[in-house]
Amino acid sequence: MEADLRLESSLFVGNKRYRAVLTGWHFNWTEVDKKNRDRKTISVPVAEVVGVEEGRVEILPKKSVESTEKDFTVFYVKRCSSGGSYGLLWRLGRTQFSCPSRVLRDQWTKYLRTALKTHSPLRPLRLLVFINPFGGKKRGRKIYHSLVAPLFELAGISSHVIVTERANQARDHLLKKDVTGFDGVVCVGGDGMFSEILHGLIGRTQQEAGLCENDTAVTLQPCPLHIGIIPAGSTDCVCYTTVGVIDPVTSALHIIIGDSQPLDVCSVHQDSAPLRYSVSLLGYGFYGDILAESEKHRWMGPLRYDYSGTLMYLCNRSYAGIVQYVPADPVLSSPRDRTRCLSGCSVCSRITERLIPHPSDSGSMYRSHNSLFSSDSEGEWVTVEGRFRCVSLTCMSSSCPRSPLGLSPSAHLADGTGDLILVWETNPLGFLKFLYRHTSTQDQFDLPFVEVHRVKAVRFSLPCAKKKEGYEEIGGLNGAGREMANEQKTANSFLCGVCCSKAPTESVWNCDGEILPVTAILCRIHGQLVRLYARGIEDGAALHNCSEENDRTSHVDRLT
Ligand SMILES: Nc1ncnc2c1ncn2[C@@H]1O[C@H](COP(=O)(O)OP(=O)(O)OP(=O)(O)O)[C@@H](O)[C@H]1O
Repeated sequence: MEADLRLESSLFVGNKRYRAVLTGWHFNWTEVDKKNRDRKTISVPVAEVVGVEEGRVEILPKKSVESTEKDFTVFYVKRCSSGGSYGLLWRLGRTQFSCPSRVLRDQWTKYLRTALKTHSPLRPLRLLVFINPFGGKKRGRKIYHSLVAPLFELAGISSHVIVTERANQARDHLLKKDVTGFDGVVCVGGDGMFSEILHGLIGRTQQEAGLCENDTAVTLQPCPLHIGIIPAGSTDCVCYTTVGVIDPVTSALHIIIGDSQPLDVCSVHQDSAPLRYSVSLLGYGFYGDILAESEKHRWMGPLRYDYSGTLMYLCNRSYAGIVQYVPADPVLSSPRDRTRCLSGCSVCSRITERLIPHPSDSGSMYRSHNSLFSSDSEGEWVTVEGRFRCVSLTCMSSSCPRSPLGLSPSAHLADGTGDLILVWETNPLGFLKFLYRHTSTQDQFDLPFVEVHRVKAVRFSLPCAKKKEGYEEIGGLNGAGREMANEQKTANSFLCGVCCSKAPTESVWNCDGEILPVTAILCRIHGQLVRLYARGIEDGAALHNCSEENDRTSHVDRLT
């Protein structure tokens, strides 16, 4: 019955008359001129209405309320071009309506609020918020209190805020404390803070389900609580890849309207070391070395990544390794099909249907995952070995402002697969070309020393000493690195003196910004294990109402 909710009347905005219509799903207002002709219409999906207030109300940059009898104010999502970024900025649109009578005003506010409840079932009412006061430029607290909290208040969301006092406090809280009554968890910080929340929530969910996370054959339970990310770190890659912009107001609005974006997660199993989870980058070689080097220069702040990146590039190291992987179904998608995983992605939606576990469904992805780790499935594993400049695995495109298309531009957020990128030993110029292509639209995989595979699981181990020597002779047993091996050696010995007298024989794994304590690992991708308050990157074509009334957005821009 409520889906048929409909109200129509004349309303005024300033001194202009409008015909306003609320159907179940949309709230439209059309300017009517003196001759009763319809002029332009503004249409807002009810699901994107942020709040409805009696009187003439302003929220940002400061709350002000003028209590009037016949007015009401509607706040809603308004899209704007983000300039440089791939996605769209969301801003708080605001329109103040005047009614001919108080009765009509009360009817409008009542109908709009009822429509909101009916059409946005996933809107959070209670949130647990963790703020890292030291993330990025140390502006987490200010960002939350000046830009996010007023929006949550307007939307009627109550939040319990914890400003962290130490690393891993948020993770431990989620693992040990009662979180009953919360609809979601919000982190105000960077990728490291997100990773804490991810570990805490996945761990808690498995504990509650009585499952052993370390068992590689176990199908992990998806987390019931959503995660919201308010970007306030020095690296906000997960936010950028799932929203398309790094902007606290945009992220807050996605949380408020209860957007829901499933996300694949990679579990990283290491003998004798704790289980880790990764969503954005699991990298051995170049990316591991950068992280290890940058840890020595934390005093430099975010600049340490540039410094360490340059140094590690100059060192031109490569490492021997054995990589094994289980390929994903190539019919569904490929890392080189030049598609982009955007909001409403059809590849991810197809997988969503297959991921819903049905006890009788022999074709479900859960079932096929389990079979991966039984002894009779060894035949599915493909093995490559040799010397690699880097080995990377990512569950998403892992884009960021510097690399708007990311590590793997056609990777999907929620298709139950990851992209394995193998960069064989090569000369410094070749590797520079590979790195440079991440900043442009050129295909970084179209190089003779690069391979990319869409996979469901990966194993990595070190070869025995004798095999390693063999790789040194020929530059790798597989791939295109061989012919470059001799010229390579000269370059290596010249450049490595920049940072160390002798190149190390092993690198480390960079697991979403954390160094893993071991090199031999087994990784498995879990389809749609968590859900974010996001909707994936919106196509720029969705920009429909941003040229309207941009007046209210300028002060928000200044604050962000
Ligand atoms: N109060 C705290 N004191 C010290 N460290 C903290 C605190 N709260 C969280 N952390 C840790 O700080 C690390 C970095 O946080 P975050 O990701 O928010 O910022 P960042 O600037 O993007 O990080 P990075 O230094 O990794 O680039 C996280 O791994 C988190 O565990």
